[in-house]
Order: sequence, then structure tokens, then C-alpha cells
Amino acid sequence: MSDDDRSDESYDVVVVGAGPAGTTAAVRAAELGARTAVVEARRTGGTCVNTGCVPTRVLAKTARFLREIRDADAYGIDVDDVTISWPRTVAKVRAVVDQVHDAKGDQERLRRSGVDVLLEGRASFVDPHTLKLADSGRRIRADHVVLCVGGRSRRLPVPGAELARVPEEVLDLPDVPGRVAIIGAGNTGAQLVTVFSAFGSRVTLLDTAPRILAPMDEAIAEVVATSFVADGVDVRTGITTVTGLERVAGDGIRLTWEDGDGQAQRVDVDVVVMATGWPAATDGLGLEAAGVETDGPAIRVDEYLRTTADHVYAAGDANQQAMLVQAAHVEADAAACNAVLGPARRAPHHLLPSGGFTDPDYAGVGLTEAQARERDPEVVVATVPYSSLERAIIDGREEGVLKLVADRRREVLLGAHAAGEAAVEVIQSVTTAMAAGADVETLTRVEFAYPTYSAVVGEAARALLGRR
Ligand SMILES: Cc1cc2nc3c(=O)[nH]c(=O)nc-3n(C[C@H](O)[C@H](O)[C@H](O)COP(=O)(O)OP(=O)(O)OC[C@H]3O[C@@H](n4cnc5c(N)ncnc54)[C@H](O)[C@@H]3O)c2cc1C
Ligand SMILES: NC(=O)c1ccc[n+]([C@@H]2O[C@H](COP(=O)([O-])OP(=O)(O)OC[C@H]3O[C@@H](n4cnc5c(N)ncnc54)[C@H](O)[C@@H]3O)[C@@H](O)[C@H]2O)c1
Repeated sequence: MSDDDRSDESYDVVVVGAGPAGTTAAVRAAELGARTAVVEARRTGGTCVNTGCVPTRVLAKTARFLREIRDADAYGIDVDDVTISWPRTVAKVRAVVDQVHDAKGDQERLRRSGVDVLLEGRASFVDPHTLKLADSGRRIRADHVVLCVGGRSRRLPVPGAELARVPEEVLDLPDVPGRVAIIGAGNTGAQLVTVFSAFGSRVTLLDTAPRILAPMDEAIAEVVATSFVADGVDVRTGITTVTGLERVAGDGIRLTWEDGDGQAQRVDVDVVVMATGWPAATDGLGLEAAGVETDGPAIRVDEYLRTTADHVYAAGDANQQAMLVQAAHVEADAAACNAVLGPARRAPHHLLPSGGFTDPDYAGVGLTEAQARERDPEVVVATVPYSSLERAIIDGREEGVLKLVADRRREVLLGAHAAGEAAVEVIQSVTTAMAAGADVETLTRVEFAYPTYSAVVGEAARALLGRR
């Protein structure tokens, strides 16, 4: 055996990636008695803490701050000259990211659980059971591997694409752009629209999908889209294709596309952000050496999160099934159990709430109305406007709705969807009820503190039973 072929360490389970999925998988594998290592190319916390949820949430809070300050006059508060100092905003975002990273203490938690944390660069398969770590050059052997490598931003393959930024590069902008185009109206793009719009940029939003936030319930996406338009955002959905980007006079970028009728369109902006998808981060992972196959952007897995190689599992964004932190946790836990004990556990996704911090917020859990009607056209739906909710009136936040979807007997909650102030928290309370198996009748009897946004849940439950 040559030096190059030697494995330094041997583990029962090696987890690749220490984001939400990898950390959960490694801790669970170690708890089950497996000799476990986790390999991380950058720092623990993954996309969520370092470039995704946490910085996005701080930007969303900054946007809300601006909104509240701009509304202050109505409450008798004089505020002159509201301006944003971008470098200080960026510094605050970075400081909070570090604070959350430190508060989570993932490295210590992993080590306390008996996991070897190997911060030695990117891992890649050399053969089905051996991984090489790029920075140290070390090779480690694994009986089982759990791939928790997450995803990466997708740049559209169009001329001039290199002129665009991807979402994780937004904090590197020198200033708030006067004009910005955002391509992609998914969770990431929609949240960036709210941020730039609040910060004073003129925003154009493009998507090939017929509406923004396509996976969300239609009524909810409609509320957010209406609010974007009211804020002056130029929303262009249902476009055929983006045709290219090119430099124009000064530092401008000309973005061209074909609209739904095939007509050429263009806009000149200072910054273009491509938020056009999030394929699994498989580049350079050497999947071929392990016999792990992909399906387009996803690492292919079966119901036990097992890849096409029996000893390799994939959880979190890497398998592209749900791409949420809460999904990453559930899947990683199951994948680690399956790696150590044999494939027996599945990772159900049916009660995964999700949402985003646009203005207003949006969120949902369970089936959308369209999905529920596909299964049974007789499902019952109640939609309650925030304008009937006293807390929303008190706060001047009447924009929004909560929609509950129940089975035709008006007993079982199938889904809940909200757009409006605190929508994510409102949907969380419905999720808790659904997880506890509460039926619609029970929800009508729950007392809600006055005045709360959550009270809209009781209203909607009563509306489902025709008792408003
Ligand atoms: C802008 C944005 C905002 C978001 N906001 C939310 C939100 O509010 N709520 C929510 O639920 N979800 C949100 N998400 C999604 C969420 O971040 C992901 O679903 C979650 O981080 C997935 O966790 P993961 O562990 O699968 O992957 P990741 O968090 O991406 O972690 C993967 C880790 O693997 C490492 N890695 C990759 N390849 C290798 C390799 N070869 N060797 C070693 N290490 C490797 C990476 O460095 C990374 O640390 C957001 C995403 C984005 C982009
Ligand atoms: N708050 C949250 O929970 C949150 C926030 C951000 C991201 N995420 C997750 O991260 C993942 C990635 O999110 P994302 O928004 O970056 O990607 P996405 O895949 O959810 O959305 C990409 C959008 O780009 C559009 N698009 C694709 N190609 C296009 C083209 N050629 N021209 C115009 N539009 C095009 C798509 O129609 C889609 O609407 C998602 O799974 C998302 O759920 C979650």
C-alpha cells in the first residue's frame, strides 16, 4: 500500500457537512454508540446560520425597523431624515451571525457528544468507504457516510451571468443600490424584495413561474404580491426567459428578458441578484467514486434517505426534498438512525411549517387549498381577513388573511396558510394544534389571549364550523 492509499482514521459513521442536518446526524449517530466524525469545509452552522436564515432575518428586522420609523408620525413621533448606513447595517448583520453561531456552540456540543469535528476542508470520496479532506490531505475511512452537504446558489446559464450577484453576496455590496433586479420570486428572492424595497431601492422582480412564492397557497402569495406592487415593486411573473445581462454606461447593468408573449423587455439597474434555485452542493464530492447517483440537482434517496450506495445516506438540502431547517433536523435524525441501526426510519414531512419574512410575513403548514381539492373537491375552507382582528386594527396591520383547510366533515385540519403580521408565529400555533391531533371543534374552544394575532386561528376555526 502506498502512503497515498493509507487511511489515517476509521469511523463507524462519517457525516459530511456541519449545518443543521450534519450537526443533528452526527450527534444522533454518536448517541447511538457509533464512532463518529463530522467534516466541515467552512464553519459549523452551515448555510442557515452563516449566509441564510440568520443574516436574512436580521435584514428583515432592519426593514421592519424602517417601516415602523416611517409610520412613527401617525403616533405623534417626529423622526427626521430616515437614512440607512449600509456599512453599519452589514456590521450589525455580521455581528448577529457571530452571536448566533457562538450561542449555538455546535462545535462544543458535537465534541461533548463524542464526535470528532474535522475542520480540514472539503471532503471527497476516493472510493466507496474512503474520504479525502482537502486542506489536510488526510484520508478517513467510514463504514457509513451521511451526506449533509446542503446546496449552493444557482447562476442562470445566460450571457453576462457573471455580472449578477447571488444572495449570499448581497452583504458584499458597497452600498444600497438605487435600482435592483431580483430574478427568482421564491423564498429567497421574495425576502430580498422586501429588504431592498424598504431600504429605498427601486426593485424589479422577475420569475418564470406564473406567480411569486409558487409553492405557497395561492391566496397567501397574492397578499404578498399585492403588497409588493403597492410598495412600487415592478413584479413580472410568467416571463418566458431571461436572455442576458450586459454592462451599460457607468456602472449600470442592462437585464433583458422575454415576457410571457415572447416580447423582448429590458431594465437598466445597478445590481442584479439571481435567486433562481438551490441545487445540492455535490461539485467535487466525488460521488461517482462511491456509486452515489443524482437526480438533476438532488442526491437521490429512497424513503429511508439511503442513496444508490447502500452505506451512504443523504439528509437536508442535499436531497432537495424540503430545504428547510426543520426538515433538515427530521431527516438527519432518521438518516443517522438508519446508518447505525439499519434502514427502518422514515422522515415524514407533512407537518413541517414554513414561512418567510417579507412585509407582510407569510407562512403555511400542511396541504394548500389546491392540493387538498385535488384529493377531495369537497374540502372546506375558511379565510379570515386580518382586518377583522382587533390586534391587527390596533397595530394598523390589517393587511393579511388566515386560511384554514379542513376535510369535508369539518373535523380534521389539513392545512393552514397565512399572510400578515406575525404569520409565521400564527401558523406555528396551528401546527402545534395539528401535531397534538386537535380537531376543528377543539380549536374553536381554545381561549386566545387578548389582543393577539393568534386569535385569528380561533376565528377561522369558528368560521369553518359556520359559527362566526
Ligand atoms: C437566504 C436563505 C434564507 C433561508 N432562510 C430560512 C429560514 O428562515 N428558515 C428555514 O427553515 N430555512 C431557511 N433557509 C434554508 C436553510 O438554510 C437550509 O434548509 C438549511 O441550512 C439546510 O441545512 P443543511 O445542513 O442541509 O445544509 P447547509 O446548512 O447548507 O450545511 C451544509 C454544510 O456542508 C458543508 N459542506 C458542503 N460540502 C462539503 C464538503 N464536500 N466537505 C465538507 N463540508 C461540506 C458546507 O460548508 C455547509 O456548512 C434559507 C436558505 C437561504 C439560502
Ligand atoms: N424562509 C425560508 O424558509 C427560506 C428562505 C430562503 C430559502 N429557503 C429555501 O431555500 C431553497 C432555495 O430558495 P430559493 O428561493 O433560492 O430557490 P427556489 O428554487 O425556491 O426559487 C427559485 C425561483 O426562481 C425561479 N426561476 C428559476 N429559473 C428562473 C429563470 N430562468 N428566470 C426567472 N426565474 C427563474 C423559480 O421559478 C423560483 O420561483 C428553497 O427550498 C427554499 O424553501 C427557505
